[in-house]
Amino acid sequence: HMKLRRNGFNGPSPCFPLGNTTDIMASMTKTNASKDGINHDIHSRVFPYFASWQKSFGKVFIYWLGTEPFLYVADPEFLKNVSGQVMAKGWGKPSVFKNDRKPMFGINGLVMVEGEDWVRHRHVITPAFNKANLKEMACLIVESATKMLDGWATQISSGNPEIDVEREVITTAGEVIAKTSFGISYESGRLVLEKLRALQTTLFKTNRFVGVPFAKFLCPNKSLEANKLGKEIDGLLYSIVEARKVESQNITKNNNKNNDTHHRQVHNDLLGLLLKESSSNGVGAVKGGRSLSTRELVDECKTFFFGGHETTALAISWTMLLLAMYPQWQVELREEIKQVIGDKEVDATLLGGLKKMGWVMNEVFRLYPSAPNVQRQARGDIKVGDRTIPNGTNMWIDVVAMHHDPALWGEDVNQFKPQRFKDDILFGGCNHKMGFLPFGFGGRMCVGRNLSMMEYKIFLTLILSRFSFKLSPTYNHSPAIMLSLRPTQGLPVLFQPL
Ligand code: HEM
Repeated sequence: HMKLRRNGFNGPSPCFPLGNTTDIMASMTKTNASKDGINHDIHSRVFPYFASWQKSFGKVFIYWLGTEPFLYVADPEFLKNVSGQVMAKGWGKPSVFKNDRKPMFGINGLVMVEGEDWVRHRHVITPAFNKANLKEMACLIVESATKMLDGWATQISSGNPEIDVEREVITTAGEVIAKTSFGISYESGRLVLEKLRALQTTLFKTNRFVGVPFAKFLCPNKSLEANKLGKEIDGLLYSIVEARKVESQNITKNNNKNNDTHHRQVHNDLLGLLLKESSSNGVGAVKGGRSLSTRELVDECKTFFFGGHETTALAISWTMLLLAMYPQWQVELREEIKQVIGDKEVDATLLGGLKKMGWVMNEVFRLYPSAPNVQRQARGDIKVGDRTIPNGTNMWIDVVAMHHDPALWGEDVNQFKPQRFKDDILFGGCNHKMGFLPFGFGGRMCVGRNLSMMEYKIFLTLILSRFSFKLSPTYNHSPAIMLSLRPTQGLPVLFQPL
């Protein structure tokens, strides 16, 4: 604590052993669902404690989760200076979150792993998202999304035009990740996804005591439930992995038989690459590295099952909210789809031509970033100018704050204006290159971003080609953080076939 103060980092005074956790909880109970219509100025709603500390301490300060110090960062210039000092493999991920989220991500999945292990995992996984694979994934995405929309059409024609878009899209995106990364049917992945969702609710809906010593004794039922769900998920994943091993042996045996009972599968999909790597003669490992152990394999599967669908589904869902509110953008995008895609089948190459859809996507990522923060932990002292961030300090980068900062974007920061990306597709006119971080930064930037952008464009193209839509009067604007940024009361939308 003193070391941080000596280095000029201020912040709210912590109390032992809760740190600032009580302040955080108190400020959360004060924010009720707003009744003043839909406001995109969401920072003070989703992070009321950070908004209020910013007023006293600025855009860089220290706060405490229990006995763990966190360096809060909402200043892109400061972030640039820090990240310039540390290589991707030199960063840690906060140990307190690793423990807390272990049932969900494991500690060996790509999101959490560090150092040389991270280099090795990233190296194995990156080829799963190469161009050829993305092309095959596109077909599977079109298949799943079309099935979802056929269901919507049936429901609408039976006289019920209201659909909870968030629930529907999350389910379908779950199906997509099951097929594209694991080569399995939705049914085989369904239990994993349901249990992950239950786990997310268990971990993030109740009061949280992350970083508080002996916290698991404060909420013993929650810890028990989380561990139980975590074990069940591990068990399901072991059996998926085993089944896939057997399947690939059978395929090799029956190589010459035409077996059309097998579902379509991406060549060298994620699980295939992981399995190759986990076999004793794994190739492609970093020199001197060992192959992936079964434990690592299961953690990696967990990471992808969860990380691979929810964020993308939320980006699509928030877009549906904004397009429902601003129907002129539905018209613009539909026009563009007509010109770029026309009657052709949607495929990966054509999607690049959807420029306006790209602006809309970025503008939604800006206002409602599905990943609302990025985290790091210092694994050594980091010198920034004449200050030192001591080894072990956690960093919490407040993406929502930067995306809503008028100093970076101008006074219209809280308005939905996709055209700000027209002449500056990467940064939308933000006056700092690290002020727009929907996928994180540096070498640890999201490995699935090309898949997610492709999936986004396919879903929207198919939806906009079949329906126009408006917001249901029952919609309650209540964005909140449950690990990701979610519309916590669902997203009911009224559809009309075109
Ligand atoms: C809209 C969709 C998505 C968003 C907003 C998103 C966001 C992020 C963010 C913010 C990070 C952390 C980056 C950092 O620490 O600097 C991340 C990392 C990661 N994401 Fe995504 N993601 C999305 C889709 C996906 C998909 C579809 C997959 C997999 C199929 C995926 C897998 C991962 C993995 C494995 C990491 C860890 C990368 C590493 O540390 O090397 N994400 N993502």
